[in-house]
Order: sequence, then structure tokens, then C-alpha cells
Amino acid sequence: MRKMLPTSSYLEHACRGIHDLMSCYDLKPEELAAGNLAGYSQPETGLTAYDCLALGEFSVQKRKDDLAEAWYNLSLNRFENKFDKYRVHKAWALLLAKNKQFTEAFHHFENKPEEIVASNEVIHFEEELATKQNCTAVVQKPSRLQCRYNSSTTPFTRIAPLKMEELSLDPYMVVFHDVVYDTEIDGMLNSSNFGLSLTDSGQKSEVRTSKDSYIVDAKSLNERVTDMTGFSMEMSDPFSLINYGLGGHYMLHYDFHEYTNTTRPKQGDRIATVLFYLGEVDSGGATIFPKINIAVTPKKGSAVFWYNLHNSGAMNLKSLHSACPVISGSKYVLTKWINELPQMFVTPCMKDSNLHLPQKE
Ligand SMILES: O=C(O)CCC(=O)C(=O)O
Ligand SMILES: [Fe+2]
Repeated sequence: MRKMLPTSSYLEHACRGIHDLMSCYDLKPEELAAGNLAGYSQPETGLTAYDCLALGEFSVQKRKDDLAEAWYNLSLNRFENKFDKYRVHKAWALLLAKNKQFTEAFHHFENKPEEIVASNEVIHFEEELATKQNCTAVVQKPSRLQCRYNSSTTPFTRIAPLKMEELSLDPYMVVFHDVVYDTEIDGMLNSSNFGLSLTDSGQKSEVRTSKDSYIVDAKSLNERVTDMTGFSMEMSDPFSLINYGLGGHYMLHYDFHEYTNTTRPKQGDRIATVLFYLGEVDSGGATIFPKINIAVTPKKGSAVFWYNLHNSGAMNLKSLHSACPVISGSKYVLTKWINELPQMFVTPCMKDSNLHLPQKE
């Protein structure tokens, strides 16, 4: 019996047939859907909402996006049930997102029936949309928190206090001003290691378009990060020097690893990140945190510091961040991902007994 049922290849054949008819006789989707075949009207051969949806999906495969949208529209008008309608909205949103029209895509998801829980796709769109909005926001919202001199993290900061501007409390995030000096920056950017890596190992992927290199011997900078954060630098990754050229960006990501329960106690996750800005960017290139609506504009000599994990050790999903594309100029940053394991006497006692379970919130 099952063998006799139509399969997806039947549907594909039918879609292809209709497609061929359309191009041969120059038919419009509305005419076909109404059963109007080149002047020969037969309403009983009109198409159902499901047919129109299938034809929309077939048109997407054939890269006929305008046609697909016309079919989706017809399908939406034919469906009555909100769950069926949402199927069409979802397919339409995916098509728009493929073309990077995130705002329009998101409007389709707004038709989601309340009974449906936000899917990963919806969450992804919300994040993409927030990223776009944050990257295009020209003005950085003023911090409601405070600026102060920090002279208490280590004995050294007593004699050389650090200029600190608080941006967020969850995750805790501060910008330090004038923490890396012009001579240090020149030294790093002119080092032969960095120059070589730029020509040799430019990293190009969907996730990140940049070039980077590790700086291993950076004792005084490691001490600087300890002065800024109070954290020990043992077990942390070496500094990573990153250069973004025109259009260079880093997609939304978390800095923590999400290790398994067995790996994490041995290797330690990244409790926090310090990102030094080694120059200004003419336009674009902000580091943005879409879940807390914060955009940090690169300023030469400054650094932003934030926590990736909660005090309990759980991942802080609000630390999601991205580097917006560089519109004009070039961007140089130096990243330090700080390991959690040597901080046992620095961080507050953990209240959560599930400490090493890397569960999402
Ligand atoms: O370049 C930036 O603004 C962000 C870099 C970053 O997120 C990282 O290195 O983990
Ligand atoms: Fe990052």
C-alpha cells in the first residue's frame, strides 16, 4: 500500500511541469492558482494552499526568488489555520534571510502562534536583527553607570590607577582607557611575526574574515591584564593579534568553549575576555553585544573587559558578541581569553552546586 502512495519525487515532477507550463505560455502564478490556463478557465483545476506552498519551495530551489514570494503570498491567502499560515511565514522568512533581509524575515516570524515555542531559528533571527541594528547604530548610548580610577585591583594600580568606565553589570563589562601605549602598539604591529602571518595565514571563513597571529612573549601586557582584572594569567591562551581589513568581521559568537564535564575541570573554560584596541577604525568595526544593546567603538589604547561565565561557572548567554564589518580603514585588536582554573582564590565562592555542568540558561 505504502509503495502506491505518491512520493516527494512525484511532487517535484508536478512542480516542474507547472514551472515549464508557466515559462512556455508566460503564465502568472495568480492565473494558475485560479485555474485560469491561458484563457482556458477551469476553476476546479485551481491550486490549493499546499500546492502554492510546494511551488514556492520549488521556485526557491530553482533560484527564482520573486516567483517564490508570489507563490508564498498566494498560499498565505488560501490557508485559514494560523499554524498552516505560520508554515508559509517560516518558509518565506528563510528565503528573505538567505538574501540577508533580516528585518523583513523577522516580520514573518512575528506571526508565530503563541502556542509555538520560539525555535532556534527564531532566536537566531532575533540575534541577527539585533546585530544589524547595533552595527548600524551610529551613536553609542551613554553609559548609565560610572567612570572612575581603579586603584585597588593590585598593588601596582595604587601607584598607577587605571581609568575605568563601567558599561554593564550583567555580564560585568568595563572599558579601560589608555592601557596600552603607542610604543607597545608600534612594537607589536611592526614585529616580523605579525607581518609574516598576515601574508601567510589570512583566515577567511563565513564566521570570521580577518588575519591573526599569536604573541607569546608579552610579560608586561600579561601583568597589565592582571592589574586590570585581578585575574591570574596562568593557563590562559597567548594574546591573539587580529587584523580586519575592509569588510572584515567576526560573526556572532561566544568566547566560552562549552567543554564537556570531563574536559572542563582539566582545561578550564574562558571565564572572561580582554580586548585591546590597537587603533581607531575610520568607519564600522565596533564590537557589539546585541543581547545587552552595547556597542564598543575601537579607540586606540583602550580595552574592553567582560565576563563570559556567571559566578556559578554557568555560561552567560548575554555575552554573545560580534565584530561589525569594517566599512573604511583597518582594525587591529589584541585578545586575551582568560582561563577560569587558576582564579579559584580570586573569584567569589560559587553558590551553584551544578558548577561544572555547562548548561544553557
Ligand atoms: O574584534 C572584535 O571586536 C571582537 C573579537 C572577538 O570577539 C574575539 O577575539 O573573541
Ligand atoms: Fe569573541
